[in-house]
Amino acid sequence: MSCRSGAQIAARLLQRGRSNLVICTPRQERLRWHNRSLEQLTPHVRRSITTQTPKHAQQATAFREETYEAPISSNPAMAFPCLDAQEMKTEALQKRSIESGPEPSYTTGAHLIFHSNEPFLTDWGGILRGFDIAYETWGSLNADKSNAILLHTGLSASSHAHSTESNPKPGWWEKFIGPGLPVDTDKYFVICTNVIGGCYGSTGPSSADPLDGRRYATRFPILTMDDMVHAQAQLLDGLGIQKLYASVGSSMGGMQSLAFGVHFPERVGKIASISGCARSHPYSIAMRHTQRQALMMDPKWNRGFYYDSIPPHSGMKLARQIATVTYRSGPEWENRFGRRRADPSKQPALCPDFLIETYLDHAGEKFSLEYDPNSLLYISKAMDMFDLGRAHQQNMQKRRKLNQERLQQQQSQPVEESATCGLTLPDQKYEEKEAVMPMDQDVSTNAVSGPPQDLVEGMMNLKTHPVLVMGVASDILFPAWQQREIADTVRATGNKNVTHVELGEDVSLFGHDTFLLDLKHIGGNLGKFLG
Ligand SMILES: CC(=O)SCCNC(=O)CCNC(=O)[C@H](O)C(C)(C)COP(=O)(O)OP(=O)(O)OC[C@H]1O[C@@H](n2cnc3c(N)ncnc32)[C@H](O)[C@@H]1OP(=O)(O)O
Ligand SMILES: N[C@@H](CCO)C(=O)O
Repeated sequence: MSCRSGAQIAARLLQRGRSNLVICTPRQERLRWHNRSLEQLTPHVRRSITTQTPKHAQQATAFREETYEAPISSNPAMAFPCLDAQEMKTEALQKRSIESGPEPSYTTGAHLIFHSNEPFLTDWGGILRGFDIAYETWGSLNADKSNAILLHTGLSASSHAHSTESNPKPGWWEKFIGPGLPVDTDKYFVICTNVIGGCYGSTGPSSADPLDGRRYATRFPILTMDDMVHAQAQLLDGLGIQKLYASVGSSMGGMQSLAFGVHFPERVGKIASISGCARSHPYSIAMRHTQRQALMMDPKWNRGFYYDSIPPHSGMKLARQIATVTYRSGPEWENRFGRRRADPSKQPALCPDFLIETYLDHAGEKFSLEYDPNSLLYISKAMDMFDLGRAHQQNMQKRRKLNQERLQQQQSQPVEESATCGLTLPDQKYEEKEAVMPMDQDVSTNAVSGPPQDLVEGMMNLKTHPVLVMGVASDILFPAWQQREIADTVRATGNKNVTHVELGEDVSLFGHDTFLLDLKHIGGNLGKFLG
């Protein structure tokens, strides 16, 4: 086996069109054996061979020719354009890392910033030494500041719910907000924030830790939904708004909308939760877990410290594909794509082939560099931990109090040594338990009928607010039964002013994302409720 220069091998390959090759990559341990025609090599390798610029020659190091003939295979090796595309994207990002800095910038900067210098204690014992909340507003605040609506976002949204003068790009609820529209800016002053932990201008894992100026990455503390609404309450203080006309949110925003009412009942008039829940259930936790795992298993994630390198775009793409499966519905796809393939004239492929596969691939690809992977992990985890039950709330109140005391004693030191995650899997094999218990053990359930007593007690603060609960029958992530659970629970507190709307499959097959797409029904019912 003799080693030759890249140029010599390239010449031979081009002459013969086929060769048995061993390619020595810069890392010798990644020695790979190929028996392919030049056309079958991945674009990356092909380019390395055929484009002998000094840079490529350096990257490829050397190509060595095998001395023996390889066995002839029964069938040709398959092509994997989907993997080639990932490799090429990594390569392009690597170039960008060197030439124009690493991470993509997630924010346009066209938002307002509320800054707090006060230390912010997170529920699970972390600390932020000050924080920013990015927000945007539409409409005008009236003289007595009584017409404000706080709009809470889903997981991945920015504060850009509607276009503004400084950012004319359409927002994620462009058609829902405006003069005479369901969220009527002739009447209301609408505020939308990027949640704390996000990457669109609010303090999150991609922000710099003021202590050392380096990005927090996974030194960012675990967050909860309550942390997010507590930060929002500080923004309202900053704007001089004592009481909201309404708190409105969809998906994760629905969780926040309810949490805001539970924690600050005196600071809100009406509460609307669309496709939200009162606590996360195991199926939705499972779906988010798999997304987080897919992302964390991408070696580029590097335990969260990828900001000086390239983001884990393949893990993000995979995570978003799984997420998209939970955001829409099978019946929608049946109508839209059926069993059609992108190109039925071709052999079936292991890369995306059916239209539903190319659709998911596209959704994943589009998102893979749009959002900070660490923000996704933290916010998705906060959704998992969401629970408005009384036992959970009491536990968190105790924690908050302890953290506060620790902070006062130690003055701005990190409040809890165990705030870094040390959770390990137990050694013993899991034994199936008979009774199913929520996360907090001292929960009394009312198994006979009606909503769980623990939830009713936890949501008692909502007993006098007008509440709108809206859900969608085709939603598999925040299913219709969870919407009924919220409505039944709030009614069980004694509240006589609960409106529950369920959009059946005859109305929407868009699943969970209906709240982004169905202006007529989602918007219509919301507009009626807001008045
Ligand atoms: C409060 C919040 O949570 S806000 C967060 C909102 N933002 C997001 O969720 C961002 C991601 N966006 C989305 O998920 C969606 O675009 C939505 C929900 C906003 C809108 O959904 P829809 O209008 O139904 O778009 P849809 O899901 O059909 O996607 C259309 C795209 O898929 C492409 N597409 C459709 N079918 C296929 C297919 N078979 N193969 C490949 N691509 C396909 C279209 O060409 C289009 O591409 P483009 O977006 O690059 O123009
Ligand atoms: N498509 C929405 C759904 C979750 O709210 C998002 O990405 O945020």
